Amino acid sequence: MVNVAVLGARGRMGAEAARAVQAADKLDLVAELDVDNRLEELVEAGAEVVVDFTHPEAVMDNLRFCVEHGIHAVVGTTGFTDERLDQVRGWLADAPGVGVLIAPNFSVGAVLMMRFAEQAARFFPSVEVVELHHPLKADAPSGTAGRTAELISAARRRAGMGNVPDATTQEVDGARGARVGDVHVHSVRLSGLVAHQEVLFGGQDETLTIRHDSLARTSFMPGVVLGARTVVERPGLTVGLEHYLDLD
Ligand SMILES: NC(=O)C1=CN([C@@H]2O[C@H](COP(=O)(O)OP(=O)(O)OC[C@H]3O[C@@H](n4cnc5c(N)ncnc54)[C@H](O)[C@@H]3O)[C@@H](O)[C@H]2O)C=CC1
Ligand SMILES: O=C(O)C1=N[C@H](C(=O)O)C[C@H](O)C1
Repeated sequence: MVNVAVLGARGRMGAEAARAVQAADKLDLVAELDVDNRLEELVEAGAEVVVDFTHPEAVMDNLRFCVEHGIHAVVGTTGFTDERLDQVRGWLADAPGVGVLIAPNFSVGAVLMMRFAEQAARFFPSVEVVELHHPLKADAPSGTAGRTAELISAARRRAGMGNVPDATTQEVDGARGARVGDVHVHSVRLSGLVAHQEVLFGGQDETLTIRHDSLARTSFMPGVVLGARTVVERPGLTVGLEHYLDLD
């Protein structure tokens, strides 16, 4: 059995993750903590793995505490920049046995959507990403959209592609979305939605749209459970659930 604690357990994802851990074989839910709790309670509960679904402003302190106390971490919270990832690598250098998985999206379908988009990128001069989420989401663009755009940009660079075609010279602020690398990313916030994304590619007289829909937060749970079971065997920093899915 692996002792698992959930941070952000009163939130939308944390509550779902606690239920999933409780129902999973070989995982034991030992603590459900939220903003009013002390991080020391993780140690008191004997947590070996922490699942973090909190807030971009809270996650770095949580992660640092876990690494310093030899607790593996499965992190779904978004807001990770290259600088933040480097900081985590620095902490892990002093804790060589500890594993950290940071995954912008735990849904297997979303991971495949990102992989397919990365594969398609070099064949299409035009690309845009549209992500659509519930209106209670704190960050825009979503972590998934940011990661998708980075993967596409890197694939375009490797293929020696130039800028995406775009004649816009006059623009109302924000009309062309945010730019992540080469890619314009558009964020929709709409009641009734959970988490959705379209990657639109355009070439000569054809388009390709890759769309993924998370229709409920249970869609993320097989990935969270896989993460909690696997992270104890994967020391160091892993970014993206694809590395636990044996995709290649
Ligand atoms: N990687 C993935 O597959 C997914 C990631 N997310 C990300 O997870 C994060 C949380 O999303 P939701 O659950 O929708 O948000 P939420 O607002 O429903 O829940 C966040 C919870 O964290 C708690 N919290 C805040 N600071 C804390 C701290 N310092 N210590 C302990 N608890 C703290 C809040 O009180 C709240 O209960 C967001 O960054 C979101 O983008 C959401 C869905 C899927
Ligand atoms: O906040 C959410 O809901 C989600 N956040 C993650 C993200 O920012 O990519 C994953 C998923 O899109 C749901």
